[in-house]
Amino acid sequence: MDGAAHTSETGTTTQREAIIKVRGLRNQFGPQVVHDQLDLDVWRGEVLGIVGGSGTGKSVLLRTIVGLNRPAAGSIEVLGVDVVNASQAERGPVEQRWGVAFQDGALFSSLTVLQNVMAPMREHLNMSTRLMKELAELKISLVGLPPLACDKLPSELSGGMRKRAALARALALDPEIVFLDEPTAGLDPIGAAAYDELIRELQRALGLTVFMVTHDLDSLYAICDRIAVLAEKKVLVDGPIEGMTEVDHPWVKEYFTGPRARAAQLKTGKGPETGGE
Ligand SMILES: Nc1ncnc2c1ncn2[C@@H]1O[C@H](COP(=O)(O)OP(=O)(O)OP(=O)(O)O)[C@@H](O)[C@H]1O
Repeated sequence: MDGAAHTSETGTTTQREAIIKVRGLRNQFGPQVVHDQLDLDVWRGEVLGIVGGSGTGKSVLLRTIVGLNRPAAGSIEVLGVDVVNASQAERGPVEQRWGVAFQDGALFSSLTVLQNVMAPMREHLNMSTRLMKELAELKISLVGLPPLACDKLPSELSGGMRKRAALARALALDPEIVFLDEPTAGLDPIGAAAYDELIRELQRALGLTVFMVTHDLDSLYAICDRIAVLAEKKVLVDGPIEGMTEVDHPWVKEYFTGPRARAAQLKTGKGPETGGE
């Protein structure tokens, strides 16, 4: 296991396993350098929140890790596999060990929810349609959708239901890592809080590692174990959210000490003015 010793607040020392290791990452589109010398570790079992100003490259980072964007330089190791240089044959097995839910769901519009969730199973698993259907129904119920959602097209669902359907599809192959791009964007506060709770429950029940790009301060305070802030083309700082108010950087200060952050701190009891957890 490739990891690092980690001492918790209770003084227990455990070995953390870096399930994703990004080193010296560079992403560039024409003259625009989005990432330069970006390093990041993601620890097994954590919910990591990726934040940063608009255009700092949060989505590009996610897309690069899952292989939808080829970096200009640097290395990315996921579950021990060098995913940048691996052949398609080498990538296949590791790709089955993660799931991705994009902001708009990115569901196949002409397929029902059930067919959408079955799609990755058809691609990667060699099992009967009946068994795949049963498994897909299980995932759909796991994300809190009613059975009648199975036969609906994405266009027949509410935004919140579409996000849950996308999550069910991301969970189709029992992944170890789930990548979420702005999972609560566009949801009302009650729907967003329910979605956060769902992620937390699934992460605990299934032992998932969650890599979540978000702007939602409530989500960050409610469910993230750790935050990584993108600024200056790299991960400027990472750590528990409670420490973010101490970071001496204009964007980080404004974001984590502004009125919305204070409201989120009060809700969760985390933060300097609430005396922490
Ligand atoms: N395929 C692409 N071609 C050219 N430029 C791109 C491409 N993808 C992303 N970019 C640029 O890279 C920068 C980072 O984009 P990205 O979507 O990762 O930002 P973000 O941090 O997720 O922003 P937001 O919070 O607004 O969603 C932007 O300036 C964007 O225009």
